[in-house]
Amino acid sequence: MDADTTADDLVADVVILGTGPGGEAAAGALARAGLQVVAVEASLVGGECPYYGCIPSKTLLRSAELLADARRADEAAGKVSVVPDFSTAYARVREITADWDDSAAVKRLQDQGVRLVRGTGSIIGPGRVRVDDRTFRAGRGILLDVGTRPAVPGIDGLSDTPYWTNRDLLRSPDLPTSLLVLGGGAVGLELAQAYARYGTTVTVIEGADRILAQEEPEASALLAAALSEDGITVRTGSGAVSVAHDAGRFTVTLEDGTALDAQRLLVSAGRAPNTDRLGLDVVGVPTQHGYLTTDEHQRILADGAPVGGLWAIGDVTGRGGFTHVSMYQSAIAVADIRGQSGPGASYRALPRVTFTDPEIGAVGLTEAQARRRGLDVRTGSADLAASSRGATYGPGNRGLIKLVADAERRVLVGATSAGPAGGEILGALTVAVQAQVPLTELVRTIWAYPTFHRAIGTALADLS
Ligand SMILES: Cc1cc2nc3c(=O)[nH]c(=O)nc-3n(C[C@H](O)[C@H](O)[C@H](O)COP(=O)(O)OP(=O)(O)OC[C@H]3O[C@@H](n4cnc5c(N)ncnc54)[C@H](O)[C@@H]3O)c2cc1C
Ligand SMILES: NC(=O)c1ccc[n+]([C@@H]2O[C@H](COP(=O)([O-])OP(=O)(O)OC[C@H]3O[C@@H](n4cnc5c(N)ncnc54)[C@H](O)[C@@H]3O)[C@@H](O)[C@H]2O)c1
Repeated sequence: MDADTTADDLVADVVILGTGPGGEAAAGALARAGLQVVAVEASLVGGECPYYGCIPSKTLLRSAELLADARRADEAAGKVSVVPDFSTAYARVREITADWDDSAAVKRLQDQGVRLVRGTGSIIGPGRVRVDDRTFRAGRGILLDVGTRPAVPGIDGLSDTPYWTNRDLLRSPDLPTSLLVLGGGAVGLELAQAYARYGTTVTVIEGADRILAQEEPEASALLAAALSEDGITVRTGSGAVSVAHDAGRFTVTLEDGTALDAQRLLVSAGRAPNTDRLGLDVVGVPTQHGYLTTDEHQRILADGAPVGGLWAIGDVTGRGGFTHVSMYQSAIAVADIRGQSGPGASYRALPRVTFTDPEIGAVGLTEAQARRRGLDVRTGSADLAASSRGATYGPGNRGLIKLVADAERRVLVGATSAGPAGGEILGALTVAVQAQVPLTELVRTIWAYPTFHRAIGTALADLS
């Protein structure tokens, strides 16, 4: 026992705070490797993704997409009568989240030898964690995967209203007649489209001058047109400044003075990292707007140097709020904690997909980001609707491929794949960006006919 350890400390090799997707995977991997692992979870094992994020939202979106396809059938197949039933979609959400019950995930962890501790953990000294009245001593160190919670902007009046976040919406069995969506990022747009297709009157409020503002403007425009066809009103360029709730209705006032009114309000205005009550100051770890800085092996840095015995993964590392980032970093952290050498993290080909219809997939740099880096940028694009597959596909064929190349190195540095299965087509482009496949090789690649991904060939031709 060292000087910092008290007789009451429960000893482990690794203590994991937060079992988001990466934390859960790391706990299992480290335990299977023979380490004593304590995993501390304040809510549900698995984190936001399986219960309030990716999984229920994609389930809801798939139901809504089936409705949209059935409605489009008129144009290409024959009359189809569509009777939307939200309770059918909601039943699928309940099933896939196991009614927000994590028993299966808990059993999975315990079967691998992980000790799960329910509660909110905080760091009380180097290698030491407190959860309620218990203290744990981590011999090798502490892995943080504490994730984020919905950010609630400081808009006048908002905090006094019964607004929804993604968590409330995805647990609601009732479909509102009308919904205001505050924030036109991935959360807001996906949920807006799902509800609109079930019949809710939806208005999206986005303060920036376009929705999905981090992605290519062409992708934002494509999606805005599709959402408009779904009957969604998209208001951009004027943020919300005040919110009121009276007689069961929300009124949101925008910067330009417009007042919007609906039965429900979804706040989807970004995320806040759960690092504020972690005790990071006790071990001298600074945050930047709540996010942690790590090196390429997920070791937490303070003043540019690893703190020692502290790793972080997932949304709190600020490398992109995606489950695949959490999982990717998890494997890297596990290797480092085990003392194994291995490749560090690389974000050259970070993919992201917004699962609206059309799906907006993107990887690497946008054109604007590449230009800001001073690259010699060339772009090429192709219209999916104008492709042979687009012509045969008919209704719902809108989409595009946009490529961003570094003309000096003659490789792709970024790409967008929007359209039907845009996220699936993105796979080929992700490999091209990650492996830095020379443009000469991409140009001589045979793309199957008539596929949507064949439009990559068209966009490559457009590059030159
Ligand atoms: C509506 C929605 C849809 C999404 N869709 C997608 C998608 O399609 N694809 C995708 O890649 N990503 C998606 N995301 C993002 C994705 O959910 C996150 O990136 C993912 O969950 C990874 O998060 P994480 O590992 O940082 O941990 P999280 O999932 O945030 O989990 C962190 C866990 O830590 C726990 N915790 C926090 N503090 C403590 C503490 N002090 N002690 C103990 N436990 C603590 C929390 O209770 C939580 O369970 C979506 C998000 C939302 C909101
Ligand atoms: N398919 C996916 O992979 C997926 C799906 C959902 C969420 N996520 C992740 O979850 C995280 C959160 O997503 P999000 O959509 O909540 O955040 P976001 O940051 O992507 O978008 C929030 C939007 O709200 C706008 N906004 C903020 N305050 C506003 C105001 N007062 N008035 C009007 N607009 C305002 C911002 O301009 C921004 O465009 C992201 O990291 C995202 O990557 C991923």
